[in-house]
Amino acid sequence: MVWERPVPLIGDVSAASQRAGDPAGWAFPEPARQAFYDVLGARRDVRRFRPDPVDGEILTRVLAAAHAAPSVGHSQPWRFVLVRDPATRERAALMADQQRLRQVEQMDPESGLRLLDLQLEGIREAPLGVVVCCDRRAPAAGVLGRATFVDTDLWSCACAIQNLWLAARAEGLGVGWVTLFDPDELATLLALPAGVVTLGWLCLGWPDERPPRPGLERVGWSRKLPLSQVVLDERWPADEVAPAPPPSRLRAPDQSAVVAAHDAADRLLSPPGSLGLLSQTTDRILALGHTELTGGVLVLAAADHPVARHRVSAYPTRVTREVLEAAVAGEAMGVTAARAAGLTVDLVDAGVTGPPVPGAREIRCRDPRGDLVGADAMSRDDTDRLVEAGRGLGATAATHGLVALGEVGVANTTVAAALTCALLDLTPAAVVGLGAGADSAMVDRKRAAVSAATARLHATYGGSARDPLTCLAALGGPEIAVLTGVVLGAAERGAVVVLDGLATSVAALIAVAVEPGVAAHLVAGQRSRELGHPRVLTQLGCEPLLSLRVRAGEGVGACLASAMIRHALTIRRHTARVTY
Ligand SMILES: O=C(O)c1ccc[n+]([C@@H]2O[C@H](COP(=O)([O-])O)[C@@H](O)[C@H]2O)c1
Ligand SMILES: Cc1cc2nc[nH]c2cc1C
Repeated sequence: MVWERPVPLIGDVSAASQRAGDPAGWAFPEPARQAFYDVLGARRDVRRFRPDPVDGEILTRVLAAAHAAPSVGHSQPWRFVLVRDPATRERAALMADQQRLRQVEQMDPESGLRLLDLQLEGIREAPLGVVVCCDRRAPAAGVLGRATFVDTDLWSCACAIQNLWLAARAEGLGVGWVTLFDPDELATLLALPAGVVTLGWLCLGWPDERPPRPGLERVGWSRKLPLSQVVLDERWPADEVAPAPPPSRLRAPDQSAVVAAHDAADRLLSPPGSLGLLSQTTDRILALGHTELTGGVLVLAAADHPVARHRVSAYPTRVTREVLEAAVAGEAMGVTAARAAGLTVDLVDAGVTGPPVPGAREIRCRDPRGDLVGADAMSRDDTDRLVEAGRGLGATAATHGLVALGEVGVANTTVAAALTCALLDLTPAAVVGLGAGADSAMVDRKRAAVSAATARLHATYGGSARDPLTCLAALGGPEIAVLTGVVLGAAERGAVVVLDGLATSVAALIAVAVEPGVAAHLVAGQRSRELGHPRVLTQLGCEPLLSLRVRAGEGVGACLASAMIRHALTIRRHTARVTY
């Protein structure tokens, strides 16, 4: 069958083939482009104004241009107070004069004289004052994009000012932006409520000067920097800052592959992105070069932990051995989940109490191990060896295409919590969870152990406590060290790495700290029930595919998610394509 591409009645009507065939096809015709650059180049800060009124229609066009500005999370936080009343303008001008004199007092004499020379009569002269306000009363966390950069609402208002300024210039109007105010004083003048701030006063009117060059440049205040001085290549120049961390040895996914994956998704007989997070995940996997993932492997690493002696787990350490033995017998939950998902398993004894578990790969520490609270979990030598051994495992596992991670280790939620606190600078209360079934008293003991362990880390290592491998040796467990290596090795070979619960995600967190390029290879299989897990996933930039309150460990969540990922790739391969 040949399917016609359904063209949406709303939104973007362009087709992927159109965009691929003519990437620059969104451009305006040449005269419009030139006109735009002409306006940009001729915009000036105008200080002298004619008293003539500005026609209402022109003013509306200019204000509409301001209102067309981009805003964070589409919040449109700007408000424009139009001040025409000469008495208000006079009071504002007086406030600016007072500020000017105060600033002159702070300056060296020459700069002070230049400031006094500057023409600041615009507030009185221009027929209109536009006071641009920002309504900051919406909580930052509720605005998309503002939770992280809380001032983006102010930047949005600055964008509105720029739009207004350019539109005014195109209309032949002059704009002067005056910020010589005490912001609170200006806010009081205009009766702004608490939480609404101003970005200053725009004088707007027909200009009584037509400056060909920026005014401050003309009077020798400063000069325009050459473009080459403000455009930097890749990073800040090395001679100005401490040496940057080495660039990632991993290649980022090829940009054209990322675009091709999106384009291919657009060709499906389904609205773009209709599978939500699964669409995004398959796009990322396709960009890594995997069109199908027929095979895959669950790497399941097990170890016990001396911190268990602080009574931080509801279960005795021998359970770790029992689960690994059950895994060898093909009956542990993680192994059955792997089988159901079509994955093979690679079992690792990274330090189970007692002799090596027959049938599991032995990758163990040689030096004595500590309980985190009184001594390092592992020596640095052992840590490096386990990570390297894991790296080799990961590289081999990568040949299967998909690498799912699993772990078993009584007390390892305490270990993983300690690492999370140290790596993300979080408090134990924000991270320590119930593990395999703690009660309140046990949660208190876990918090105390994590608190003591992180305090010891800082006391022992000072500034290098931030180093991920130092943290891993001091607070980590051997199965986490092996899995850190697995993530590195698998990602270096281009595999998709599917995470399970807290401990596997912490291993990925350390791998990313060692090698940032790893991040592109990670898929969060699930959000586990463990308290600190979402924080780790957020730091990894990974949205979990499943949220089922799973806390089985052993890679169960990763296997469930792996099956779903493979379904999604199958759906993607077999769904009808549309023609253009
Ligand atoms: O995957 C998780 O986030 C997760 C959450 C709670 C418990 N676990 C499993 O339970 C064990 C650790 O729990 P605990 O209470 O002994 O620290 C370990 O074997 C994990 O596989 C795993
Ligand atoms: C029984 C049991 C099985 C597990 N599998 C992973 N962690 C586990 C913890 C317990 C207690």
